[in-house]
Amino acid sequence: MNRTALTIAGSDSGGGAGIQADLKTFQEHLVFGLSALTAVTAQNTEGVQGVYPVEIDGLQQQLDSVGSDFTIDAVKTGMLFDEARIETVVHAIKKFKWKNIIVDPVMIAKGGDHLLTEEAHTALLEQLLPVTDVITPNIPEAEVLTGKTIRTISDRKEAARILHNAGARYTVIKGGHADASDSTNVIDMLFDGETFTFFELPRIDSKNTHGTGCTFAAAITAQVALGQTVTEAVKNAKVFVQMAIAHTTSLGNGFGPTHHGALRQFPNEAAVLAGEVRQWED
Ligand SMILES: Nc1ncnc2c1ncn2[C@@H]1O[C@H](COP(=O)(O)OP(=O)(O)O)[C@@H](O)[C@H]1O
Ligand SMILES: Cc1ncc(COP(=O)(O)O)c(N)n1
Repeated sequence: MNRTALTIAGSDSGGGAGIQADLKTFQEHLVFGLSALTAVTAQNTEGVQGVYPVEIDGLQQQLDSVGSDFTIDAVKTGMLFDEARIETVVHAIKKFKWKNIIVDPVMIAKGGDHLLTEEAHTALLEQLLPVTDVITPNIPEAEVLTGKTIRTISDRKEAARILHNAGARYTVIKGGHADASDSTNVIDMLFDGETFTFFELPRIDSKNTHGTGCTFAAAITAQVALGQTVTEAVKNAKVFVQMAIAHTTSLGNGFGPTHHGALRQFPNEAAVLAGEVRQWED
């Protein structure tokens, strides 16, 4: 295990999202996980009970500690909380010349609690996107970042173009939130500035989807750290998260976490699933 990935994100005491989801996902890929906490959340499957940002000095020191010691093969950002923390992260990315930056623009937890202040949206667009390799918004996040309503695939394409022009080399607009029109399947769309690539698998009817976005982006990060192309990374991450949703065990009383170890536990099923991903370009 000589590849490393750094997650810069919030802690989810409930263990299904945030830093915990990222580190579990890195480990499942045999990538050594490093972390810098932006905030501590008191959270479970029923919601977010409290948010405690880490002091700027504390965040900066964590980034300096890992950056000055480790070669880092890929970096993932999750909950960044506010503009000051975004600035601190962008500063470290530039200072240590980190490559392979995967940005999950976490804004609102599934229960509706804010994990990024509204004032920070501009900083995300103007400061973080120019140093971003892959951004992975869900549909509501892509709508906020682009100011466009997204209903159709052509709306998604337009949003991806806007994010590409704002600096993201690759954009993945995830389809978990797409409405009833394509509800039997979930389509994730990748844009590299020229080609749109679509990845489709059946929608799983489950309420245990807490942390799917974190898990998906962490799997992309681990795959990129291992040297996969972004297209392969997105496809493999979709299989990873599909397995994790398919094998949840309903922990907690609310929206339960996914099973990060599912692909390892059921390798034959995962191999079949990998062959079932419908992938096409446009
Ligand atoms: N019910 C579901 N069935 C299958 N895949 C899902 C489901 N919900 C989400 N996903 C997948 O999980 C990942 C996260 O999707 P999404 O729900 O859109 O983002 P977020 O968790 O950030 O809100 C994507 O790869 C998406 O395809
Ligand atoms: C600390 C933290 N970070 C991110 C999320 C988003 O989770 P999801 O992947 O379900 O959108 C969360 N609920 N908590």
